Amino acid sequence: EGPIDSLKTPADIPDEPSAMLKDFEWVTIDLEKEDEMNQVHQLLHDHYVEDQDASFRFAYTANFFKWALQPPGWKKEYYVGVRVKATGKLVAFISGIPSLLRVRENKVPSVEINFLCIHKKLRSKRLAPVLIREITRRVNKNDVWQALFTSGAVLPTPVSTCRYTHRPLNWEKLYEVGFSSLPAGVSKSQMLAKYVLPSATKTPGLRKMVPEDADQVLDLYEKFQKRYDLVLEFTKEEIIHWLYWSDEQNSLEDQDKVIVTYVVEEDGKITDFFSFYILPFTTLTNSETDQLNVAYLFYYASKVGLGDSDDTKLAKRLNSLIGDALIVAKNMKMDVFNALTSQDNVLFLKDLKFGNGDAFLNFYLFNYKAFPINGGMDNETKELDLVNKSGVGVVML
Ligand SMILES: Cc1c(C(=O)c2nccn2C)oc2cccc(OCCCNCc3cccnc3)c12
Repeated sequence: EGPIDSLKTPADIPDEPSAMLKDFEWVTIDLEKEDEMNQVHQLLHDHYVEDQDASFRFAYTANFFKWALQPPGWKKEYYVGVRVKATGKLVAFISGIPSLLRVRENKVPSVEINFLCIHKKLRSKRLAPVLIREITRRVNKNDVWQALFTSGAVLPTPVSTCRYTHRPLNWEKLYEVGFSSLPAGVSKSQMLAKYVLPSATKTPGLRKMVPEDADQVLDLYEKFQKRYDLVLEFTKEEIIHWLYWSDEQNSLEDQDKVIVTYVVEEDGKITDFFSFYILPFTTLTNSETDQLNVAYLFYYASKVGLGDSDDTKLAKRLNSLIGDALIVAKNMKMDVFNALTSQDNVLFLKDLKFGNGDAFLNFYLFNYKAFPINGGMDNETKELDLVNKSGVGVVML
């Protein structure tokens, strides 16, 4: 396992971007400029589609981008855009954020590549490889040679593949927008009864995370992530950014929030935490509601999972913890709670009534050879794999 390309230095890398299509030009997006942030937001809002039948599109907010794209250590040159020379219109974008990856026992300085988006009218012009080559050039100039990215597309050799799963919180709305269907012989009231949740959480000591918790949360995160083979290592500043973000978020309406983290405090000690991020969908089908509120399971950890305790105790603890996460999300008006088969999720997905989605997320390492890592599903049957579970600890947005 290790780097594939021969070792190079930044001096070996061209100073100039590679050739760009005629009438278009490379730009570096300045996310701190309101109008440039809005142009990125608009491009992805109109041209970034995640689901196959294109009936949903991500409803990005500027707050989501501030959180997702400006973590501690962000670099301006890693926000690459392509504009129309004549009009200045932004027609393509790709971004990278510096990360310290651990692949099994190796620490790999890298970048996470995300939000590759090309205007619909510029598709199939082979622009994606050109964007990837340009951001690679800029990253190599900073003496970083590896990258992590995810995609629904199957490209040469994913290091792992996980399955989408969904836990309905507002089944009525999911049915109305055409995301959930009514199984034959089952009534709507039976579906509502299946997904009903209590309004109060049940874990004693559960409360919202505050920045003062960061030291204990980071310590718990680091110890718990030792369970996995593909992991992001965070500094204290990073864990605060990813799990708490900022005080200003607290003044936002629940469904305008971006990241929600709860901790369990017992006798002054933090024994567990869970988090989820919020990224709504615009519904493109002609339904009355135009927005679907979606929560995505993010990082979690429990003292129960440290040491070599058997999975039975951890499964019980996670069912209780993530069961509370569902309740918190529902009380914040989320309509569906999404999770992958990564981390230790297979220990609770079934009991908490997550249904298997029909999409998969492939994890790729750029310029790094690694043996395959379990994705929490059986590669033949695509069913949950409760024996091997998953070695994927990283949650890519
Ligand atoms: C996307 C997504 C969906 C849906 O498409 C979906 N849920 C309800 C209705 N729909 C159509 O369901 C999931 C389940 C697990 C993980 C997921 O995504 C994992 C993260 C994938 N990247 C999302 C992302 C993040 C940042 C920028 N763009 C996209 C998803």
